[in-house]
Amino acid sequence: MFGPVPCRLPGGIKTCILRPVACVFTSSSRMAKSKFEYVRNFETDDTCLKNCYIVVRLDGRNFHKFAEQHNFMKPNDDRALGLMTCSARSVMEDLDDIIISYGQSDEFSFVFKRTSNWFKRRASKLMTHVASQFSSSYVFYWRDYFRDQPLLYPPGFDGRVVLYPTNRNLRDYLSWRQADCHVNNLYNTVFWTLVQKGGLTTTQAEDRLKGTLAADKNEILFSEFDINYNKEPLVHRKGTTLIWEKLEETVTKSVKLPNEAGEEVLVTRTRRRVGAHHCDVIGNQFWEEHPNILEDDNC
Ligand SMILES: Nc1nc2c(ncn2[C@@H]2O[C@H](COP(=O)(O)OP(=O)(O)OP(=O)(O)O)[C@@H](O)[C@H]2O)c(=O)[nH]1
Ligand SMILES: [Mg+2]
Ligand SMILES: [Mg+2]
Repeated sequence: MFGPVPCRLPGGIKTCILRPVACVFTSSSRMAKSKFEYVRNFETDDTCLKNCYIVVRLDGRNFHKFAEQHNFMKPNDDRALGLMTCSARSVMEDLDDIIISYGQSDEFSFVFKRTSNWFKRRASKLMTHVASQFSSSYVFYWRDYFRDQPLLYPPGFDGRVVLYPTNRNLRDYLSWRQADCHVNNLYNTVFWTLVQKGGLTTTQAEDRLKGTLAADKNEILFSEFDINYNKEPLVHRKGTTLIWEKLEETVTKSVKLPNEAGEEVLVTRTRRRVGAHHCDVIGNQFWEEHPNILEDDNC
């Protein structure tokens, strides 16, 4: 910015030269800024407690209706589950410090490592980044999974942040979500088998299942429909666990030293990629096979 500055030349001739006057505006805008800046103090501090695992759980908004309107298969739609996993993979690949995530139905939980300092551990930043990356991926990759089914309206996902201070707490959290997956999937499998194969109405199927235990549901499936629940697809019974895996990759590289002919050499490099598992995470086996996911409780 320049402003006219009058000055007198020899011989009494008046003229103007241009001098920078930006400083005038800067100081007034600085005053204005300081006058308004107090509003910043209205922001609440939502820094997550140190040393805790930070879990962000997303859940589809009103997916009961969304599934109906987009003709999801009952009880499980593999296109929908695939799209959820693809969106979660995009979250893990694009955001830092997520060590494991677990999903089933219309939900996904993302676990940030306990030493993470991403976005200074601010809960709202972490949650909104996860939710927006997930939602936009869900829409972006929709066509890859639902080829003939148009997306009729933009889906939404709610999010929450929960902190877990110990490895036991975190494992119990993941176990809780997987137990939820099992309970719902067993119920839904029997319910829709009674309707689709047994010819019951939804009300009749609901009445039939009232007060039944897991063993009763398994028995209905086995004795009436010849279905062994334990042989149903693992992705439906156990949900999806995403973790980072190391991949050894051998590639050919041309190397050329000065004044020498080029040479082809084999180079082995380690790449990280997100691997999907449909296994039990409640018992010890998974954690013994992947000892690097959890950090030491005593650090
Ligand atoms: N048919 C079908 N429905 C599914 C599938 N996955 C999720 N859903 C639907 O999504 C719902 C998810 O349940 P909730 O998250 O508890 O309920 P919601 O309707 O999303 O409601 P809010 O989460 O409270 O907004 C299920 O009850 C199903 O109706 C699927 O693979 N097939
Ligand atoms: Mg939901
Ligand atoms: Mg849900």
